[in-house]
Amino acid sequence: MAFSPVLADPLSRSIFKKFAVMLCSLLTTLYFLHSLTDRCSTMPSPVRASDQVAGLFASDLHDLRSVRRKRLLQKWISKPGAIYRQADRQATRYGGAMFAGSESLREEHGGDDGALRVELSLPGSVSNLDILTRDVDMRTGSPGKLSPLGEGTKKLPQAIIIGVKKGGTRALLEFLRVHPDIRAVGAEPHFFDRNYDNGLEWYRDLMPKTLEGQITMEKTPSYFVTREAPARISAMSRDTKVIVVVRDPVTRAISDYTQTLSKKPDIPSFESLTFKNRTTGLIDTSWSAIQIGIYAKHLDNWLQYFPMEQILFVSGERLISDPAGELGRVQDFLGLKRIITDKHFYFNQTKGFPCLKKAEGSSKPHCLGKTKGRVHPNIDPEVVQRLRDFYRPFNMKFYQMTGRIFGWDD
Ligand SMILES: Nc1ncnc2c1ncn2[C@@H]1O[C@H](COP(=O)(O)OS(=O)(=O)O)[C@@H](OP(=O)(O)O)[C@H]1O
Repeated sequence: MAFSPVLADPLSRSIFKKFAVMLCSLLTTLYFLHSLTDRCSTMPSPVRASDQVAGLFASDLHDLRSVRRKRLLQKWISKPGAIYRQADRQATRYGGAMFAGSESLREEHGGDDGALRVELSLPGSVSNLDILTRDVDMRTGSPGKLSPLGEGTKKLPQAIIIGVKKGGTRALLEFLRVHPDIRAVGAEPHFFDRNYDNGLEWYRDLMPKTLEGQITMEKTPSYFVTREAPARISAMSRDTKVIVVVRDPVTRAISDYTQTLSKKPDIPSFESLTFKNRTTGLIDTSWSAIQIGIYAKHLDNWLQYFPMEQILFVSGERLISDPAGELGRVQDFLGLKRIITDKHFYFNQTKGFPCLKKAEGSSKPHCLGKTKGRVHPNIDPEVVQRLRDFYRPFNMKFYQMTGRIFGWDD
């Protein structure tokens, strides 16, 4: 071999040995480093975990229309802790109190049919989560705004939709949620009427997180007729802005009755419930469906605690015929930029109501659910006329107090 004479030299042999040792240790180090990198890549890191969750939502949740998946989701939501864990503790949820509170919404006085909003915040996968929340239909409302993880703080509401039951309160809240500076609880907290003993911290905890400049809102239509509500809201903050959606008290009463009838089909007819004594024609003002429509009386109670400038009256009729117009007034009242305009609405012929072209946080059109816009039973026209006569003086008083003619007696 050509090299043998060189290696035969003892000096060359020692150099060769040293070279061989160095090469060996270099190779060992390289092998060690390689194994370490490999091992690290198989270890779970926080970033990978959340990516996985985002991936899960992305791949699994785009098909949420399937009933099976909705059920699965319902299970997750009824066990908020589960989703909380799955999302590597990066999913936020409304407290258990919210869920407990929603039960009470099924009561007949509850107004809404238990709309419940679930909000999740995960970094990076807003659109997937939107699908998650938007398509959930289990007595839910539509989803809340998504904000980056942990951002903002829960605040007591600065504005509350206090009524009236069946006035169009859900439509107003859903439309307002399109505004980036409004964040709202979907379910009705019923804090100032039924849950006051739970305390303000309980109430605050129901609220979504808001960033600087965003307004926190809720709606509970029974507040308007709750004697204690104005004093209690004023005690929380004298600056609270209150909004009342009012609707012709006669159609409001029929709508209220229609809702009760849908849950208890055996109740007496509207006509018989209207009168204390049908022959004398004496109206039963103790029936809540009638009582709620005496707006002037209820407003009187609110005026003991709130100046007129802090109360906004929205016409339930105009909210249907000109939603953008009414929303413009509400945005002004809340001191917000008029972002919600007629571009946001379209009239859905099938539903017979205005709907959102794009629901908040979504690219899909959105109409209110089946419990909104029910078909009313036919009521004896004589009874309707009797009710019109009954409400007229109260309506006149109400127009006078609010400075707005709502046109119910034309
Ligand atoms: N855009 C749109 N879509 C559907 N429904 C609409 C809309 N705007 C107003 N309304 C009217 O809202 C009525 C229900 O009022 P509320 O949401 O205040 O009811 S509740 O008190 O919360 O149960 C509901 O009453 P009914 O028609 O008697 O079902 C509707 O007339």
